[in-house]
Amino acid sequence: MSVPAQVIWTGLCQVLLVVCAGLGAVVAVLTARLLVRHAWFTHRLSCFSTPPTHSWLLGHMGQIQSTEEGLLQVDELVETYKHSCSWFLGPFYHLVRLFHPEYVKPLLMAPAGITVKDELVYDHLRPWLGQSLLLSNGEEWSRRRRLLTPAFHFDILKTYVSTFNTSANIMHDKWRHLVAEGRANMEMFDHITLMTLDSLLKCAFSYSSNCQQSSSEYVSAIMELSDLIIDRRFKIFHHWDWIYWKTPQGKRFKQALKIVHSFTREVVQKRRALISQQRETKTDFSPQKRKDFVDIILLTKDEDGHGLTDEEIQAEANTFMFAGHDTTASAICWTLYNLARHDHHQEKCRQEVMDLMQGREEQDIEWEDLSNLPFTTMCIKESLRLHAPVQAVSRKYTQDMTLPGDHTVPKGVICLVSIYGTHHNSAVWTNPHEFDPLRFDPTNTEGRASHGFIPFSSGPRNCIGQKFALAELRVVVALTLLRFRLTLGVNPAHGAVSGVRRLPQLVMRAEGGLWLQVEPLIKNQEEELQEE
Ligand code: HEM
Repeated sequence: MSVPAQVIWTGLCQVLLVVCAGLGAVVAVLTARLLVRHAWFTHRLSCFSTPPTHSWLLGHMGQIQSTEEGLLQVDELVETYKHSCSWFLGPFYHLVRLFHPEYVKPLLMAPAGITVKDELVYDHLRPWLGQSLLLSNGEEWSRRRRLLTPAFHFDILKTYVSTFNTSANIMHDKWRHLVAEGRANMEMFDHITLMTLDSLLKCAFSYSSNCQQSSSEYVSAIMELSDLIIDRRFKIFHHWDWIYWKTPQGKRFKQALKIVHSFTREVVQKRRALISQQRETKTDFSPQKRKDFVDIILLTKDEDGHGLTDEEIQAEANTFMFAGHDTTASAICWTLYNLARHDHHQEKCRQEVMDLMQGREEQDIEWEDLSNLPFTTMCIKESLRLHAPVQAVSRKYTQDMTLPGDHTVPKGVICLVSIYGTHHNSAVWTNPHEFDPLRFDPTNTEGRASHGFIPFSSGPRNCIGQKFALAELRVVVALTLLRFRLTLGVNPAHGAVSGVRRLPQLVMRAEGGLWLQVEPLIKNQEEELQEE
């Protein structure tokens, strides 16, 4: 006997009603929980001043801008609130923004065991970097940091200096050719990012990509990933994986990931196989080969005799490539820009380098030279202050954190430590927006707040690569000034020398690029030979 259609229809409607009521109840419970949580955090954060919001619910959503105006907004916050303020992005994220050394210090110096890298800033890096040093927490982080620290020992860094020289030489040759073709106006980030990638690939994997001379699939994939991470950060709906992986950007991300991951996997596996073979046959196939980063971490062992697995090594190698190339490139670009703007400082640095190199046949900067470039180093530090490559780091804590002036950051709240804000705080720096390398003259640093200058962050989770970066910076800046005079260039999009608009992305960049005019100081050998 067949059931009448009306009965089926009524039954379906009832089921639908129950499902809708169930869903409605779940949404209501979740919304109520979100609002209670919002009210709780708003109450707990009332000890911090809150800048005006769009609405009680949306808060400061949409107010953080990754532009010149965004940086001017931070300047305003620093001027108005002096040390910190609270901020919230809808009922979802509650933040404390900090920009004074005394407030930043207890947070950055807190034990790693209670410090957590938050999801808002770092989660999108996970598919690329995995559970690596940059992203891990607690015991796992401690073990990795212990195992990786030897890779940045002075004895190892020393051996990288010749690579920095070689990579800079390749770039300078390119510049000479471009000048000879009448293209002396150059965009610095294009050139310098390729150069830092070139040298990092040689130091990490002993891999000569030739990426400065011809295109490299791996290098293009790294650049693509960096761009896509930024794009994702500013599209709120792309924060959910299930949406992101279906978008064209998500698909491009996956494609680039495949290239980058298979490259590192292959390097690590081949190197591991070589080491096993050497052990078995008790031979060293390449006794002359300098140890690169992968060699060192393949051999490193903790106190129990355990090393890192292949997967862990790949994650660390990917992290070094990510954390090391853009940051160092940004620091070099802005140092050259600041010296182009201040010719007398540029001349003084050049004189210092020329004095150092006097009477030498080879134009190489050696490891021992690095400590004999005091004024150049002061200019580099001042540039790291004025144009810090990383503008902020962000943390959460597993317990309430006490700050000066009876301020408490409740556990679980995101702390956005503004490196940019701290470096531009007039409570620490006189005329903070001026480029004045003499601030870093040892006679002027006495009495300065210990956490006023934090380009590499500070405390247990500071930058493991800072000595590597400072060595590369000094080599590249010194060689560049020895060979070229730099003046402000013309952004072709504007057609005249005009003010640079800063672009705070993953690292500090410039809108439309950073253009400098490059003038060779000595004739290159080719020209000399032709003249003879
Ligand atoms: C001028 C260049 C550089 C700057 C300004 C810089 C800045 C920073 C900052 C601010 C942090 C803290 C990030 C955070 O807490 O979220 C950091 C961490 C880190 N940096 Fe750098 N960095 C530079 C170069 C490098 C280089 C060359 C490498 C590697 C070759 C590197 C590897 C790392 C790693 C692995 C971490 C995570 C450390 C940890 O959590 O234990 N960095 N860097």
